[in-house]
Amino acid sequence: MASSSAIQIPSRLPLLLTHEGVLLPGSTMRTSVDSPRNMQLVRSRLLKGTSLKSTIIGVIPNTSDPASDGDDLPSLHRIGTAALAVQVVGSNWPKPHYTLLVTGLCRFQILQLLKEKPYPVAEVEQLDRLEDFTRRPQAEEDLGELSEQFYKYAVQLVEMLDMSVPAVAKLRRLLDNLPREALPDILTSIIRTTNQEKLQILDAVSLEERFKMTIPLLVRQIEGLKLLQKTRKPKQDDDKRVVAIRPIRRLNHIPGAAEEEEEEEDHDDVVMLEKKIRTSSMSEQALKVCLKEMKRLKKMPQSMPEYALTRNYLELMVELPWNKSTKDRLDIRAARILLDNDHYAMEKLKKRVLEYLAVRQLKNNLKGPILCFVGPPGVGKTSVGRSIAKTLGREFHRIALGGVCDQSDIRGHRRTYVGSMPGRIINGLKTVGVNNPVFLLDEVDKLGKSLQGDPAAALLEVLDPEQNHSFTDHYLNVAFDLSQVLFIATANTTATIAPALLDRMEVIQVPGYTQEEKIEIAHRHLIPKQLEQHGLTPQQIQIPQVTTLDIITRYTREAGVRSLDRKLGAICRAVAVKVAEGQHKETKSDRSEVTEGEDSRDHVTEDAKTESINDTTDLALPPEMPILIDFHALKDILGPPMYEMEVSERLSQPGVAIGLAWTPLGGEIMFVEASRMDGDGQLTLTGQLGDVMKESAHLAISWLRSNAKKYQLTNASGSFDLLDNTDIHLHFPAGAVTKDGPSAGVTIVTCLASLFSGRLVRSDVAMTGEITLRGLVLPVGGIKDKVLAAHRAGLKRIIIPQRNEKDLEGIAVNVRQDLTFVMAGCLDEVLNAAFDGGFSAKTALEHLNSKL
Ligand SMILES: Nc1ncnc2c1ncn2[C@@H]1O[C@H](COP(=O)(O)OP(=O)(O)OP(=O)(O)O)[C@@H](O)[C@H]1O
Repeated sequence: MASSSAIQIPSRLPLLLTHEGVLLPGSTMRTSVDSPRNMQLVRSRLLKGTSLKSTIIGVIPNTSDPASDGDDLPSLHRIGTAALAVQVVGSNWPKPHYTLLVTGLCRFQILQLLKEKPYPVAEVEQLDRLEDFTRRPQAEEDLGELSEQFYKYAVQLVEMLDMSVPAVAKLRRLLDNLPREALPDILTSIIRTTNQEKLQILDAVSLEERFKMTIPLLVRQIEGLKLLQKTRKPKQDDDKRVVAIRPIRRLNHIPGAAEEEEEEEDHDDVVMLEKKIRTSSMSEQALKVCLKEMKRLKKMPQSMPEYALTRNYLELMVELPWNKSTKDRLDIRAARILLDNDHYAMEKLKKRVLEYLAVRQLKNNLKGPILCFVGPPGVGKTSVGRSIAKTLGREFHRIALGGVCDQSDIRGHRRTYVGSMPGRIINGLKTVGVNNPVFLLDEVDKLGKSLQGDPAAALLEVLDPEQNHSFTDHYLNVAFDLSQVLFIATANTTATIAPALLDRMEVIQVPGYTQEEKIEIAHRHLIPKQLEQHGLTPQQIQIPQVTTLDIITRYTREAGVRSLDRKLGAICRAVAVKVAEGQHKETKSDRSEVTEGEDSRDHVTEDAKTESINDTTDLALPPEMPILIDFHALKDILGPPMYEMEVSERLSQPGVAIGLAWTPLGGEIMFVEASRMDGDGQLTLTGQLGDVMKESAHLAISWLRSNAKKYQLTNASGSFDLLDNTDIHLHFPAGAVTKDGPSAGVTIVTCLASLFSGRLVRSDVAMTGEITLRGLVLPVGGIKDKVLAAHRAGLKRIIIPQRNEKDLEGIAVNVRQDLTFVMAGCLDEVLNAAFDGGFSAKTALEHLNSKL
């Protein structure tokens, strides 16, 4: 062991607060870390990737009640032990935690706490330097005597141990070679002592004091051994060591010393574990591996780092549902009812899901393509997955794949790694406890790639029915049969899903909702759910449909209903406060009724059926009067509207047109702005455009320049060469969002036509379509989502490419009824539909004349 005098610790140490015993310099302790504070410290200071960093940490005994481990830092013990973490083992059982093996280096005292979060860091002073006591000549003699006495007892204790002669000789050698000043700490942590006694030794900064305090502990241990030797009959040779130590500790009767019992308990646990392994229904291969590991475990001393690792492994193997499954309930009629009850609209998706289940029912197995629901956030993809599990009577487990960029997240770490754990699939199986759950692989489009491998490749094995009956997680290292698991995937877009993965799935598009559908979903599902979650009843709150529409149009802008749900939640919270306050007031007024004999409800007028929340008098309402959420209440709770209808305001100048864009979050309307200035024919494009979009802008300008005469378009100096002495700037808000694709072509042409003609584009029109240099309009994708976005924004006329006409069929009739569609085959038709009264040389001249 290094002498503590040779160690130099940093002046700032991260602090690990431990309830599990007291670490003394020179000794090693295993401690379990599960509080958020300590977990954070381990992750950021000790683990970097999968390797252990040799960082010195400060271990402080936490004497506060473990149950009170909250956010606030407990008062810190002033003295601690600087330590090195020798091993970190991660486990998820029974909850996520790390087991640390730490070796104490030297004492330190806390001078000042520098920060508390996410884990405490303190400025410290190193204690335990050799010079601290050798520089005290007057004490040297006493110390020499004390240390001699201490040494004598230590030798006596070692020789009394019932061990073989070479083992005793080895221990003696160790005693002789260790620096004397290290002995009190080391022996205190070996012999039977309570935590309180260890804490006193830790606090004994002076060596003299430490020797003085440890000698009685040694004597006590020696006496205990003597007593034992008198009473004990020798047993078989190989039991010697265990027998020698265990009864001694019991005889000592030291209160609070639980370690020995723990050791015994542990032994019993291992026996139980072996029994469980033998009786479990695991595969033959797994059983063989487990029995081999069990054999190793039994031979390992508990203090060995591998012990915890092997035990965790075996516990997981026993827990896994090798053969446990739920019985399927494949009843299509019930499935239809359940899907309809849980979800409004989504007809296409529900139909496909029912077909899928019907085929499974007829074939009597659930093998088949993996369904992948693709659509904007909040349209109920996850929720349909949950309903499928419910209809089948299966367990449901969601595996979030967003941001996962490490293969081992799917397939686990090899057990040789520090902190190794099984992957998410095996973890999920352990959580649900059956081998045939519905696994929802959420956000497969957001899987990443990194140096740690491609998780999509690992998923391929999981999803392939030919391979997944023998899926091998690196941590388990034996095959597990995943063929009974029903996998469903969700994604916002297919564009970023690895092609090989996409090939294994059947994509079902889930489009965004219309306003009417959202209102229905809100009133049938979201509001009742929110009321229940907030302990409210329909007698206490009333949200009319106009209010829901207001929330949809002015407080949210989304394809799904997640924000709407959140806003409804905010309303329910605000109402819950009012109702609770009202009840409080009522009980108060009830009390005053008794005392004063006056009925406070008399003050409420007879015809006051409902009241707005912003009206303070509503607090006096009887409970049966629902709080009405009207526009004013909405403003009170949610603040001023976030999205006002700004369309006409933004189109009040020439050079602005509305395009329709598709994003993974659904369709969106997009304002394209253009301005011109004196210059030398430069085109500036801003708004983070991709190459294809930039090319569309060049195409649009070229087409307009070549048709300038036809439409009587001139630049500021009256020339038909639009770029002559003129620069053009095109901007696509929002500037921070990357955009690409050819579908903005028609919008750019319209925007520039407006700029050069000086005419305003109709404020109710939005458009989408790719253009060619010859002025043709080519079809584009995402029509349904784009149309819904235009409808949400209150626009009335939509210009789409002629060849996209077929895509309109999938759009709800009520949406189509609200809109006028213009099918454009060429740019002539686009411009004619985008400007009031059409767009031609004649209209251009008329416009000019009207201005003169
Ligand atoms: N058609 C619907 N009927 C009833 N509730 C719905 C419907 N669509 C969505 N919801 C509700 O909206 C909420 C959000 O849905 P969910 O989490 O399933 O969305 P998602 O499409 O999976 O989103 P993400 O892509 O972000 O995971 C849920 O509470 C769900 O019950």
